[in-house]
Amino acid sequence: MIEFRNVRKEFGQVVAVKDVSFTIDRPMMVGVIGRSGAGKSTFLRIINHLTPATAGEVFIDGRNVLALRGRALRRWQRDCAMIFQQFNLVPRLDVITNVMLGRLNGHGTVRSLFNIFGQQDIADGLAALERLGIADQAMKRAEALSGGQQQRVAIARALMQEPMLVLADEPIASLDPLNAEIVMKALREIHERDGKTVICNLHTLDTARTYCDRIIGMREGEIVFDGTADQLTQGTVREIYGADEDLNEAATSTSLEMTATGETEERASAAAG
Ligand SMILES: Nc1ncnc2c1ncn2[C@@H]1O[C@H](COP(=O)(O)OP(=O)(O)OP(=O)(O)O)[C@@H](O)[C@H]1O
Repeated sequence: MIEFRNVRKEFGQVVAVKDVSFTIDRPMMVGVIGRSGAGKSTFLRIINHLTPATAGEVFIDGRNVLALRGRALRRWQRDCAMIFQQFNLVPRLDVITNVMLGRLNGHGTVRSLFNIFGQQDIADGLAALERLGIADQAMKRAEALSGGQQQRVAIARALMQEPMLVLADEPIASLDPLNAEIVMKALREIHERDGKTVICNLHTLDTARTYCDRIIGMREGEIVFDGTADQLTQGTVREIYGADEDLNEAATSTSLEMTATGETEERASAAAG
């Protein structure tokens, strides 16, 4: 159970997130959609303290995680894995070491300093890569992999944290449609197989429709839609994106089917943003 209560972030005069409140009462995959600048990234980053909130509370199993400090905060940051648009791997390190870095927070400082991983860490790291279908890449440098493979490594690293919650900030924004599909299926599987809640910021509407149980639409820092894909009508889509009458949903798509109509990925993301 996660409860967001009046979560707010101000950057000077700009109110990026305006008193956002909602509850997630069971594990689910939540998609947060909205135009560029709607406050999606800021909202997600508040949850794991990458961006400090100006006000508000996030209760997880009855504990306000925004109030955590010191060791309790570090533990929370380990419990709350984050997937980034740009993968955030260490490019020159090999894939398996990158994956095992997900365990660092769980070890004492001395072990972390010397980068010492046990046999169990290595076995778990390989199992995570196997699950993502890229165990054969384990010994390559991360920088030698394609974008889609790198994002899968980042997901394997997140799995190594054994997180309670997975946050994904535009995880497919840098990927081609085929890799986008692989990555979204991997995130969906983390929800379905491991029973985790995944909160995922997405530029593309059809991705949210396909993979998410619940969609939160943000506009100018506020929630203007909260419902299922079926409830997301053309009218609500216009309200979220502030688009005019002839908004074409395909224009915010990166799916294989929709882009097959001739929409290039660049045009699609530009339209969404
Ligand atoms: N570090 C910062 N300093 C000042 N203003 C910021 C900062 N980060 C975000 N903002 C502002 O807060 C608002 C929300 O930005 P945010 O990045 O959260 O939106 P977003 O919906 O994630 O957009 P995008 O899809 O482009 O990532 C914007 O007006 C942005 O300019």
